[in-house]
Amino acid sequence: MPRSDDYTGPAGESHDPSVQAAVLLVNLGTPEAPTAQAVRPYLAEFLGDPRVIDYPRWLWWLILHGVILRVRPARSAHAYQRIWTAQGSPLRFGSEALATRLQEQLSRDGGAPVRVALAMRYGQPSVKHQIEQLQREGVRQLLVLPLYPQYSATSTGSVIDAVADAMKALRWPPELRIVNDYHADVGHIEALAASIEQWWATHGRGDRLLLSFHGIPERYVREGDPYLEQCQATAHALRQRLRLDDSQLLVSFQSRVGREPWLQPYTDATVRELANSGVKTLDVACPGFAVDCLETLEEIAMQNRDFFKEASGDELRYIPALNDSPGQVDSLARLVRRHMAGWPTSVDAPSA
Ligand SMILES: C=CC1=C(C)c2cc3[nH]c(cc4nc(cc5[nH]c(cc1n2)c(C)c5CCC(=O)O)C(CCC(=O)O)=C4C)c(C)c3C=C
Ligand SMILES: [Fe+2]
Ligand SMILES: [Fe+2]
Repeated sequence: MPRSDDYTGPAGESHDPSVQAAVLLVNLGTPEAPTAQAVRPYLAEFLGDPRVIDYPRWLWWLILHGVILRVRPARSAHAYQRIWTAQGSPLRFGSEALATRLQEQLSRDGGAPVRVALAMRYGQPSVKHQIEQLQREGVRQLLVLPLYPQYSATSTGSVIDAVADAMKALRWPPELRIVNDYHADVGHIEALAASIEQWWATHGRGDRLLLSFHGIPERYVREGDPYLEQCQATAHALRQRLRLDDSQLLVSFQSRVGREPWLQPYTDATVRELANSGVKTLDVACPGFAVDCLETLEEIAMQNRDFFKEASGDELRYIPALNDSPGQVDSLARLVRRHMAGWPTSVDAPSA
């Protein structure tokens, strides 16, 4: 039986040793099972990351292990049970499907050969495991593509830390490039806009379109994190492309944890306010998530749908993430090719 931490690329095919370039997709990670027992180590690793929560280590360790990890795993496991499928966690199988499709696209686009692998920042397969595996397979040029369109130190920054740690352990590290963000990439904006338009063509347009991004503490933005600016830039580009104004396309931030103020307006409060102000049909998209996961399928499509109805809205309709759609695969393949431009390959090497 293949284990999830054995996953290096699509379908476990044997790798061509002449392929020297690889792209490593990195997503957040997800528990191995929707149980408190499996969620606990996942949350311990995630919430123990100083990029995610930057409180003094000893103080945070006491709070995390003394309080949070006693309570939250059971609550989170319950949420995961609502979205778990026969294929497992949506974040995992959605990311694997995207990696498979991206490999297929890069193998037929006429460019230099490139291998696609997938890692998870927390849990398995780890960034370190996958970089070591690619190294064993002879990869000498590595492009890391965190599956976060907007840069935040809490997400992309943390992937960069994990890559740096993995590189430190190698005697002969590969050449390295890391995509910082693709929040305003033309192909990405076009893929998002086309998916929203296609969704409207099937379901009709709601009264408003809400873009809900994952939140982070406000303080991180004050201290220099460009995340808010990049979320706003994505929203601005979508407004222009969809020909909407800022009363028709709104932005909010979800998934707040802890007591500090996070980026506002909060999604749950916004959804309730819109229902109270007479909005009957609300469309919600989450352009910060490359693939569907707990935060979209449970928090938006279930929890916030209930909040909207309780506040006398008729219907909150969640527009799915791009996942492994041709639009996302095509835009990421083009992004990969641009970031890999100029790298020597066995194909470019002089024959003499
Ligand atoms: C407590 C601090 C957190 C910060 C800061 C944070 C930033 C952040 N997260 C994502 C993407 C995802 N987060 C997901 C789940 C999740 N996030 C936090 C906390 C913070 N995130 C927790 C505790 C959890 C786990 C679930 C829970 O207990 O509520 C997920 C989904 C994972 C899945 O398995 O489906 C994603 C994806 C981004 C992009 C981000 C910063 C911009
Ligand atoms: Fe998160
Ligand atoms: Fe959440």
